[in-house]
Amino acid sequence: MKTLHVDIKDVLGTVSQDEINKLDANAASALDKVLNGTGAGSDFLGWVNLPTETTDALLDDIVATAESLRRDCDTVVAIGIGGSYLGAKAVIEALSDSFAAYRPAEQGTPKVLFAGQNIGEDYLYELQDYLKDKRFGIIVISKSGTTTEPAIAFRLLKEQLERQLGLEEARKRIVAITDAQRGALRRLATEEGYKTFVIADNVGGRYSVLTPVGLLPIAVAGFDIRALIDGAAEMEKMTNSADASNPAYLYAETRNALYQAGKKTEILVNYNPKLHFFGEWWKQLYGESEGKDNLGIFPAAVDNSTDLHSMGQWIQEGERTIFETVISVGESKHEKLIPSDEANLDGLNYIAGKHVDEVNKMAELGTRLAHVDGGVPNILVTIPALEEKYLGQLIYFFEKACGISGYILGINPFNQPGVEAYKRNMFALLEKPGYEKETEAIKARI
Ligand SMILES: O=P(O)(O)OC[C@H]1O[C@H](O)[C@H](O)[C@@H](O)[C@@H]1O
Repeated sequence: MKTLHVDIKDVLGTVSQDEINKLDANAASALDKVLNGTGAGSDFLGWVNLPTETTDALLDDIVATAESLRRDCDTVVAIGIGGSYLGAKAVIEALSDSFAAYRPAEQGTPKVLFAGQNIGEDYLYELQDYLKDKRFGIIVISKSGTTTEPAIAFRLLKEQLERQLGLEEARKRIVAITDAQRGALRRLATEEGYKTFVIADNVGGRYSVLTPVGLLPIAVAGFDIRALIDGAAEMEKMTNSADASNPAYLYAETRNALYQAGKKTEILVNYNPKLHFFGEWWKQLYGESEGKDNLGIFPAAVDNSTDLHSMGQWIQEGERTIFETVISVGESKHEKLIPSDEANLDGLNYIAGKHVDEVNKMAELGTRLAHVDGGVPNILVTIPALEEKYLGQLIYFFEKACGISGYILGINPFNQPGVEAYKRNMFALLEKPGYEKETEAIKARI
């Protein structure tokens, strides 16, 4: 069966199999905590059985809602930040034509744009200017329903849509995805009568891509969410045993052995530009899950071979505190052969007739070998192709491994207390009602 595969042989020059196996008991107990809810943060394990428990009725509802947005809109803006943004962005980028943004809109396939993931005044001005003459719709996503960045973007775009379409029509083109009961967005959606989907209490934002949070924008972009869920469900079943046949267990255990051996930074490496945002999604998943109690591998990402010409020097010869996890994609979607040229002035005839991807694969292999020789251990994660099913596998694989890895590390992988610090200061500086004391204190500091 074609499926995701993990290979750790290129770490064994840094940590031995015995050293990895020393973590077996710890890793088995970590997996048990994920599967049986016996660890810290166990009220956030709703994602564990999510793929196999996703009902046809929910998928039908998401597909029908997507179809209605696809019919009525030439542009759909997905508003959200963090876990309410990165999963959809990652999957849509991975599956889309690289130049889709520059092609004229096709009837029935709206452009999916994103907002609320920054507070850029120019970004929002330019987005609104672009939307002036568009038939647009909005998917507004916030688990808490109170996050400032998406709330600002939604206030602006909601007002614009109502101005362009009238109140009644605008309401039909807005879908809200939020908590079942709590939060300002839920109140607003109820008041306005928007179509809504619920983010379950027990699924944290960074684990929510396989809920309506990710699935609705992905379906609006025209991709097969059932295949995505099917792939994730396959991986759910493949990641339950406490041994190296479980790829999530193997990856989690190996990266912790590397961390203990002084490898404090993990670089997620791709050789396909469509995976750039997958790296961004992965960085939130691992960064928010593990970076606490003064512990945690720092998650970084590079896009190769592009970054071999910028970051390659550091990776090859800089401080030896890094390891890499390479995502290798088996097959390209399209064929492109390198032409032969009679004059051969560029000296490229030695690769004439080869697929571009064959050259890319040699860049990948050559780099892996060079980095291993340079003291950078490599974990290799292979997927057969950039298709919905394998992306579903990859997403679930990293989620499961993240839960296991966090428990091996000894932290709660499902909270993110540190994210509140900047919010408190921002609210104090903006003099938000209720923050009077903090405002006074922060003003005395600046
Ligand atoms: O979905 P929301 O509640 O708006 O949250 C969006 C994001 O921002 C928060 O501050 C958290 O750090 C993230 O884990 C979350 O994904």
